[in-house]
Amino acid sequence: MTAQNTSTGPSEDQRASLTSRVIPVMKLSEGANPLTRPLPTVPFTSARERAEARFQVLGNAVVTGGAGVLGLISAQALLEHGLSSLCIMDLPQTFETSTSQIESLASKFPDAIITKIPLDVTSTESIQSAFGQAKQLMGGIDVLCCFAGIPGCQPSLTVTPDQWNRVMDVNLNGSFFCAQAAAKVMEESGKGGSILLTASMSAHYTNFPQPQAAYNASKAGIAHLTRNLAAEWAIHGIRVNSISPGYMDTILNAGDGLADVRKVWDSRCPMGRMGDPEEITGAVVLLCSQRAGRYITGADIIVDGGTLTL
Ligand SMILES: NC(=O)c1ccc[n+]([C@@H]2O[C@H](COP(=O)([O-])OP(=O)(O)OC[C@H]3O[C@@H](n4cnc5c(N)ncnc54)[C@H](O)[C@@H]3O)[C@@H](O)[C@H]2O)c1
Ligand SMILES: OC[C@@H](O)C(O)[C@H](O)CO
Repeated sequence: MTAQNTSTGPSEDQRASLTSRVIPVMKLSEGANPLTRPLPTVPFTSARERAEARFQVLGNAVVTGGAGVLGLISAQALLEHGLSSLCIMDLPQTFETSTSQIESLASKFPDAIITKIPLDVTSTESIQSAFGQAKQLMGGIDVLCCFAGIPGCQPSLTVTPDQWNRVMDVNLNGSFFCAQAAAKVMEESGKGGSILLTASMSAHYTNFPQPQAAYNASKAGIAHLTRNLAAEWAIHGIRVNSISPGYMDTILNAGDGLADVRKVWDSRCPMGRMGDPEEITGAVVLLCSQRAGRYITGADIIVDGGTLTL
């Protein structure tokens, strides 16, 4: 072994090559210096108007699974924050059972145009047709929220291929093809837009006591799909984010057989309770908002009362 080989530091050549790879420190122009750059102008006089302006969701939106619990309450939140046109997409049978809720929503926002469009997210023809109608009716799509989803609580030793595939088709594949259909409209418009996918706390966690590997795998797929689509579509001005709700107090988690299970869920949640459906809407509005959410893409907001902290 020579003395040169025992040296611990880089050789002259290595040092030269390392130095040439150092990324030069970016020089901040006067206007970009955070210490001297002026704060944004304040456009309105009242505190209420200023708060409203920050979280506005303007333009046209599509909400899939929009006749379901979380979809409908999110649609209302988007309308409250300035949306002018909304297409609620869902299965025809769900529209039948939610007629009064959708009528009540329409009566609260008489100046907004609200349309129901039938959609089966497992059919590419149905997606083409529904998003084609939405584009024609609203002249574009600024916001898409994907809430269509089904549970799947079969044990992994006995789950059948049909059961497994159904959960994947609705939750993961359905969300992707709806996102793709909306992104094409957003890209063509040259204006971009915002897409919100619904993952779940189950994307990051193994639920207890019920087994639900198919559901959890489908939702983990959504969380990672979100990051991939965000990276690919940023160039078109399309932001893609997801929310991960914990156990929300909805029909999906109700029923006589679930009373004991719900107690276990509560005991494993630091806040000690299930979420009220309304409690996801802050995250929905933030991510869809064109101003407050402007630099947020590829993010997943967990809304679970702290369950994932344990
Ligand atoms: N409720 C919860 O605790 C919870 C927690 C985490 C995530 N989520 C997710 O939130 C979303 C909404 O859940 P929810 O609690 O409002 O349930 P929900 O059953 O009230 O809503 C789901 C909606 O999806 C629609 N849907 C189902 N299959 C469809 C298909 N093939 N094509 C089109 N629409 C279809 C249903 O008709 C329904 O309106 C789901 O993706 C769910 O997995 C729910
Ligand atoms: O983890 C929260 C939910 O996704 C839940 O698992 C779902 O409600 C299953 O039915």
